[in-house]
Amino acid sequence: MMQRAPFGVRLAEATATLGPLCVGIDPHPELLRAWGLPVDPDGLRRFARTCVEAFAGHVALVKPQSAFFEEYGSAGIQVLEETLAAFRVSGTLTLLDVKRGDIGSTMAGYARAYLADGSPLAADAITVSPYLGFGSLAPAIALAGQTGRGVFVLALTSNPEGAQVQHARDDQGSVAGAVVAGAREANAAALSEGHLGHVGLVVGATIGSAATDLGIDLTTVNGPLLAPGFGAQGADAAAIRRLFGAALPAVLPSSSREVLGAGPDLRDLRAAAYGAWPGE
Ligand SMILES: O=c1ccn([C@@H]2O[C@H](COP(=O)(O)O)[C@@H](O)[C@H]2O)c(=O)[nH]1
Repeated sequence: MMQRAPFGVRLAEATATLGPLCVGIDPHPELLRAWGLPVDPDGLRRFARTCVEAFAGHVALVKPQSAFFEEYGSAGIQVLEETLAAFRVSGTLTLLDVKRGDIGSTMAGYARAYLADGSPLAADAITVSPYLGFGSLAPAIALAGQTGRGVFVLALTSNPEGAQVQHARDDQGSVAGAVVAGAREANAAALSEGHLGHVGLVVGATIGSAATDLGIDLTTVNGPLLAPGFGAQGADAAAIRRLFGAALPAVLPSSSREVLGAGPDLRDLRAAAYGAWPGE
């Protein structure tokens, strides 16, 4: 197994140099058309290569959205593999947004697919879904820890429908609160070693006061907080500052369509990424 520094350490180094913005690579068919590309595997490949050229070495983290590659079948998966490999070579961190979650024994297979050294689809981190129980994610959390990779667990998602499940409560607290507690526990060892843990959370930039209303303290997670919903879904930098408060240093604002809409010119794409997050 390749010796790699823990994901939290690698992420902190990358964001200290290049800033916290995560650029989402979402090759929507409409974006391919807007870039003058055909909506087929060739157009997908040209779109993805442009993203690699534009962002590799210029942002800390990119988040390819698996759905927009999967829709082309094996040809799209091949482009996804090439894209992950190109970012890997460049040293830019990849967070594959694939939202996997299953019973533990199957989760182990997903973990090997995305988090094992040498896997064609290996990313630096993936998104995972805790709705088969936080404990079902154990194989992914364990393999990510062993290989210097990370997972981002869906806690409070940016879509309005998420509240139906995530805000549900009983006398023990809310569903989202239990997810946050699971991440905090998984990151405890990293906290004692003095670095950020490898179990991040997805907390949508659009959720307003939901975390506070549910009594959730995001400052104690000791893991990265991915904030999608920034940009095209309506949340701005002020909304992110209000929502996260003292937890802001751990936040990765994530924007896809708003940045990609500036393409296909490389300088325009980079300018959109540089300008997206105004800083502290
Ligand atoms: O709560 C979530 C979790 C994931 N996403 C993903 O992020 C991007 C958002 O794209 P934009 O174009 O910036 O709206 C997309 O891939 C989603 O699947 C999210 O939006 N919310």
